[in-house]
Amino acid sequence: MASPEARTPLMAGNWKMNLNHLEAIAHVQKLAFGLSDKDFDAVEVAVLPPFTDLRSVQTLVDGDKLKIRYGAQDISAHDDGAYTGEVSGPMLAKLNCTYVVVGHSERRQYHGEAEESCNAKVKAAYRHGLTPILCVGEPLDVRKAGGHIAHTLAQLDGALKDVPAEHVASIVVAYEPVWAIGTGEVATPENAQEVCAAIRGRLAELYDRPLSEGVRVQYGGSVKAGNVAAIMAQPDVDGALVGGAALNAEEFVKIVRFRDQ
Ligand SMILES: O=C(CO)COP(=O)(O)O
Repeated sequence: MASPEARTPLMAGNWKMNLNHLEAIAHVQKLAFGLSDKDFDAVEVAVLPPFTDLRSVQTLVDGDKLKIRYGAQDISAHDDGAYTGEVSGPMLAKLNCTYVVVGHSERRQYHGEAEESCNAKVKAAYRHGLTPILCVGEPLDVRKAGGHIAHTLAQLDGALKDVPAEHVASIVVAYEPVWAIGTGEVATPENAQEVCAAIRGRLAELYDRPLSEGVRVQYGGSVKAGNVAAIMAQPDVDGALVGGAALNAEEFVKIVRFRDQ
């Protein structure tokens, strides 16, 4: 059975709608300059830029043989066709993306994405060899009413409906409580651990324990260099999905080096 030590931490920077393709190149160059082989041995590092940056990031990563991985912030549920404005799995796969975010709370909030759409997007990602970073997490009113675990697990169940174990074995689940996103209000390490452990427990119920022990569960929501170490010290937290703090290369390097903070 995979132990927590066997799960390589994943530090992923979700840039949201920030940094154009020229800024993206400068930013990834700074990350590459700031990080060493030792960092990449200990931690997997990924950036999740806007779609328009991906080709530039790919060219830089390939050309300089960087160990930084990259991915997209969304994926169409469809593989091609008349879906104006969408970007397909085959397009992302062609750009050698490793990851794709599915079900970020901002997509749920502003684009009405719910379980069915997240489920279709998870399946679309796997059809094309992309690893979903599936985001789940409760809004403030649900947390205040004590329903955070039920809410988060229902999102997990919905997104994984009919997704086979061979796929889910590689998924990344990001617990991102909505009240902690971009608010500066970080969940306590205990809050993060409680829900990340519940997610792992549900994966064991839906699939099996060895699978659940191998899946990486990230925490996201106001992560910065100053709070990342305490969150990463929790046994069921295997990385962070970082928004605002990932836009500053020096800060993100420090987050990757959470063991030194
Ligand atoms: O939404 C997030 C990452 O996906 C978190 O954003 P912040 O780190 O800015 O709170």
